[in-house]
Amino acid sequence: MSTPTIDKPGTTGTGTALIDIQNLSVAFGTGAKAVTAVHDVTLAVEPGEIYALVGESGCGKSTLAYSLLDIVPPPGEIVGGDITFQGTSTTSLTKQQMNKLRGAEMTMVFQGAMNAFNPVLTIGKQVQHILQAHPEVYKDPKEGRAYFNHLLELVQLSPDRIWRAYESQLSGGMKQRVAIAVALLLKPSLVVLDEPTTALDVLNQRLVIDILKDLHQTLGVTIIFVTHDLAVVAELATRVAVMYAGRLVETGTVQEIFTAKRRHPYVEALINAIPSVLNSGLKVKPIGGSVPNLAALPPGCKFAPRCRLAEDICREVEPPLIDVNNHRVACHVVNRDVTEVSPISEASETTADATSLRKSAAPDHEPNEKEATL
Ligand SMILES: Nc1ncnc2c1ncn2[C@@H]1O[C@H](COP(=O)(O)OP(=O)(O)OP(=O)(O)O)[C@@H](O)[C@H]1O
Repeated sequence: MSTPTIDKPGTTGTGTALIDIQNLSVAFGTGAKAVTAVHDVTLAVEPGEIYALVGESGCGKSTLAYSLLDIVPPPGEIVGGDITFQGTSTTSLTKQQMNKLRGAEMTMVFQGAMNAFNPVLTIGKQVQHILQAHPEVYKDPKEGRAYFNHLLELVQLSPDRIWRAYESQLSGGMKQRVAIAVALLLKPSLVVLDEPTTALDVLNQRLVIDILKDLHQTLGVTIIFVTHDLAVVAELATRVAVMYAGRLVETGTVQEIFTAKRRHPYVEALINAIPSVLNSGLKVKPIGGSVPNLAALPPGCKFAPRCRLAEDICREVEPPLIDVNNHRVACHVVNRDVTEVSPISEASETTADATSLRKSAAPDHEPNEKEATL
């Protein structure tokens, strides 16, 4: 077992991350009205992973995803930290260099394929425009068209019909699948999907999940997706980052998120709130309270006001992310077996010191009485 550490760098230890996010903070507005939608986030995604960003509405998932492509809408801006993509710091790229990277190497599919298409041009015409703009990918546009046809078949659509269609002739599910095919057209290394199943009916949700799994397997593309739905995470993701009030509260493999005994109470509550096969036979328990206003955050752990495990320290000191074998959890209570909590006056995310950890401690523990009742 490795020694627990406090929020070590985001790499998973191999140094081969496709995208490496270090201490990223993103704020909207300035001065007293500023809200920090993403706060000091450090995580890495390895090539070939399907990585889920999870949390309730307003937790900062989309803002984090947009930061990766440098498309945070104004007045939002990256105010701290760095993002490295394939070894290059994207925060130091010029607008032109970033534009080139975006589209060719990393692409995004927006929720409900929102604004993905020009309504007055056929899909085929729009694909032609993309191919003409990227001769570095396909010297012969016919090659690009053939690959697009192949992608349409992978997303279970008829190439000829889609080529001639206008956006208005596509159902929501079809539009989403065409948007996925277009996002893959230039053979990017990374595709980011914002809520890929949210706007769809149950049948189309199932289809899109199966298609994404298939595309991942067939093309080996790395996928990062944003969702509020842990049932989708369980089906699709290999690793997961759970966000709350702009912070990471837990990251780990899907297995750890769903089964580890050392688990953030927020994650526990999210799982208990899933009305799905994961929770079949169990009573669904909605999470009480609501996500805090980012402009008026409570001190200490931001989840403390809604947490049944909360103790005095939780209301006073922000808990550090504690890493044990790449499973990171930010909770004073569940980390008690792996850390000696520093005195309140000294502890904070920035002053927390790895030497304060009890080196011989086990990562997991039996749930205590309070956890068992959550
Ligand atoms: N365009 C914007 N202008 C001002 N503030 C914004 C803007 N977009 C996001 N925010 C702020 O950032 C917070 C996080 O928003 P974000 O969309 O990243 O959350 P989310 O977890 O993806 O939620 P959702 O699932 O509802 O999109 C919001 O609650 C809001 O305070």
